[in-house]
Amino acid sequence: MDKEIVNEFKSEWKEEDREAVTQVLITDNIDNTLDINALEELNSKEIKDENEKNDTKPDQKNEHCESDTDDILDINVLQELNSKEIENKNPINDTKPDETNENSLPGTDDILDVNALEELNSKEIKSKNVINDTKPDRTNEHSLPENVVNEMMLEWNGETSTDGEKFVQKTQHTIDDENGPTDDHMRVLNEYFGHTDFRPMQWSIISSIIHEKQDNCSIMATGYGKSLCYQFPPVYLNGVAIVISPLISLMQDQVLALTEAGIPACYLGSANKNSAETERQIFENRYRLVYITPEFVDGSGQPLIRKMREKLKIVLVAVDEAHCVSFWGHDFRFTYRKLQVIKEMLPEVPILAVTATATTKVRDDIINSLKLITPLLTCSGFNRPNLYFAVFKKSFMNVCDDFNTHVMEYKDNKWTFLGPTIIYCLKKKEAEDISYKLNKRGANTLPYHAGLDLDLRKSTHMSFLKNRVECIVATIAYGMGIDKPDVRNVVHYGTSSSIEGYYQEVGRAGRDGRPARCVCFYSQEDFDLHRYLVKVSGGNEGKKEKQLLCQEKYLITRECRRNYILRHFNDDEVPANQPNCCDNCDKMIARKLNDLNFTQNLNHTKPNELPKRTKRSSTEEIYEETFETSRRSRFNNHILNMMFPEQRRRRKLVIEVKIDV
Ligand SMILES: Nc1ncnc2c1ncn2[C@@H]1O[C@H](COP(=O)(O)OP(=O)(O)OP(=O)(O)O)[C@@H](O)[C@H]1O
Repeated sequence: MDKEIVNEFKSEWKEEDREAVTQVLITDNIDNTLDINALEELNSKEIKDENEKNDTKPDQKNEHCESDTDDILDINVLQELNSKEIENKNPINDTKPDETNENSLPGTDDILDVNALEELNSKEIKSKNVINDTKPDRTNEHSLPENVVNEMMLEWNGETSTDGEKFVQKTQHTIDDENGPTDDHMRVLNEYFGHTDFRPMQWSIISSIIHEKQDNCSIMATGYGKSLCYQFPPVYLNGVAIVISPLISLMQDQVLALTEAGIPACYLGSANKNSAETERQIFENRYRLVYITPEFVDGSGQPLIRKMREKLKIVLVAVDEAHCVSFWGHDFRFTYRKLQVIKEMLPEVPILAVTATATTKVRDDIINSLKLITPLLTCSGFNRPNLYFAVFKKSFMNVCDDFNTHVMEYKDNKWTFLGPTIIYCLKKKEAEDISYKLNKRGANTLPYHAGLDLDLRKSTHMSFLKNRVECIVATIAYGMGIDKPDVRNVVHYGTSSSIEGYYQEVGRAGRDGRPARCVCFYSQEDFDLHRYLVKVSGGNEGKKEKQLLCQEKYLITRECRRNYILRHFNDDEVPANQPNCCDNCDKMIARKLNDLNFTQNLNHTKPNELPKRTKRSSTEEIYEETFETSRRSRFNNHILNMMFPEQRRRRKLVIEVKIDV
């Protein structure tokens, strides 16, 4: 063929190809990001934010403000500004008066306020034991295979900042017979902790601590079992572990559970009314675990830690909720930043930093800030395969209608949740209102927020743990440390201010490994409120705004929500458009089924024949079985749902039962 003709042919083909590609891209675009306007708006905001980024360098002065801001924003202002009462000061305040002055933080008080709010739920040893007895199904473990994790570890190493690089060792841990737990390890695990096996990451971490005294930075999904990683080494080695924990409630909870399990543990700080006696007992080597707050390390605790080094065998220092170290994390706490003093005081003791939510940037920051030396990096993966994600706009007709349509069932003449449920609201008053309204419709709920009496909060929490109440309507005061294994729904009525915060909150769902739903209802007003609070609270607006934008994008995205979250945490994505993943994947599957149906009808139908009614109804049946309704009737159904929510829910129940079978 003539060369010119070939070239012409080629260029024509290219043109066609380009057109086809453009078509695909446009279609994809429509599929994945239908709310283009909203996204564009977000992007332009992000560009603006990017410009502000330079202003967001962690400088100590700002960090102080930041700490204030965080706490006010997330805990008190959100919940309390609305009810205009800022009186909930914590009676159990771990901050020494001089420390408070030093920081001069309203935020410090706020942190502790939250502590107390949540804390006094503690002392539920029994329920904790029930939880400890729950053995999640190994097949459902929220973990990635070891080789994938190793790959991730290598990837991280590649991604670390220049500062971080010098600390990072390319460590590959595989559990083989030689390095695996011995009978003695298994005996201690079973005898003291009641578990029959280590989860893969747990053993890697524990092994590196007890055999190599290596520093660790571990990111484990919520409910994976971080506590065991720092509780096992001191028990096995008959030494002492110092655990730094952000909340007094968490410390009290763990100390009580450990004591019940026959592992001596204590906590120090102002919450301990008998600290002199406790200190005496510590030096009698009575305790395997000593819990302290970061404020204690920064203040009066240093001489004690030095003395412990001289007199006792300290085998580990664990920094729990280590993301609080990082300015880039969602819960930055200034005193965490000062924990680098530990490496100076105890250079030979391995440090284990653990958290459930940390991006690459945060991980780097943790490693650098705590001065970890060649730490072993481990990550269980952020994916929680048993969680289903869905997002809806608030309808504003009646909050109960939103819940009735999407998260409740009509059973035995009343509305009920499908399993234990936590509903998060932004304001205390809202928590009370919603609880009241739901109860009026026959549901069995209780409110929980910082404004309630401590005893009442404690009894509310106990009622939930014991399944005497099916749903807690709470502010985020009901958060960290809630380890009820069978929470089936975590509902947000009002969005969180960051992906990290949201993922931590939904982490309360499905800790037993069984399916659970994470549903978020949002409105523009939620963002307005968050933005307003960012503004009035000062501090680093750029960072806050960026976190809010990420959350906003999560809510409006048309792509797989699970993948959106995983990408946010630099985790490997999972195949999209799978069932039981998220509402967007369901929609995408439905669309594909519909298209398949249409194409099949075209292929099997002679040109002069109309598609057969029988054929069409059979595919619709499949569609209906899977997605409750056909796309065509979706709109009609929507109207009907609004008018007759009760009937619609009955129908859904039948279909869900069918699918389960
Ligand atoms: N090896 C194991 N085998 C069986 N169950 C385990 C094991 N390790 C931990 N668990 C259980 O997993 C549950 C969660 O553990 P833990 O409270 O340590 O989680 P976590 O990672 O700290 O979660 P979060 O960050 O959400 O608080 C607990 O009920 C615990 O008893």
